[in-house]
Amino acid sequence: MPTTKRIALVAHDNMKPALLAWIDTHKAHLRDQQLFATGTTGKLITKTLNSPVHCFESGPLGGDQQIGALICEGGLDMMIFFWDPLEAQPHDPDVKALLRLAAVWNIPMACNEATADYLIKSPLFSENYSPKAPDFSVYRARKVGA
Ligand SMILES: O=C(CO)COP(=O)(O)O
Repeated sequence: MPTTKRIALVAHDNMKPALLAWIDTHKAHLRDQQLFATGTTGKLITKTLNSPVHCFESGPLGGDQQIGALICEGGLDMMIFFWDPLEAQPHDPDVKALLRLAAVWNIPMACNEATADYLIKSPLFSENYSPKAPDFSVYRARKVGA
C-alpha cells in the first residue's frame, strides 16, 4: 500500500529554476506527499504545485537548521536539496550541517536532478519502505563510558 512520504525540497537561488522544473515534471507524484521547504523555495513550489507546502524560515535565516531538527526528530523520509556547487552561501555552515544530519540519520537525499530522478522513480518510493534506522547504541555507550 503506498504511503505518504515526508519530503523536504530546498534549492539555492541559482538552482531554483532547476528544482522548479524538476517539481513540475513530477508534480502528479509530489502532490500526494507531505512537503516541507525552506522559505523562498517553498513559496515558489506552492505556486508551481498549487498545493500546500510547509514553509520554514528562509535558508540564511535558519531554514536549513529547522529541517535538520525535523530530521533529528524522525520527521522526514527524504530530502531533495539542489545546493549550489558554484557559489558560496552566507550560511554555508548551516548547509553543511543539514547535509551532515541527513547522512547521520540515513535519509535518502538527492543533491542533483539525476539522483532526484532515481529516488522518485525507485520502486521503493511507492512501497511501504523506510530506510533502516541508524543504530547509535555503540556510539552512545562509548560516550557514556568515556
Ligand atoms: O538557502 C537555502 C538553503 O540553504 C534555501 O533558502 P530559501 O528557500 O529561503 O531560498
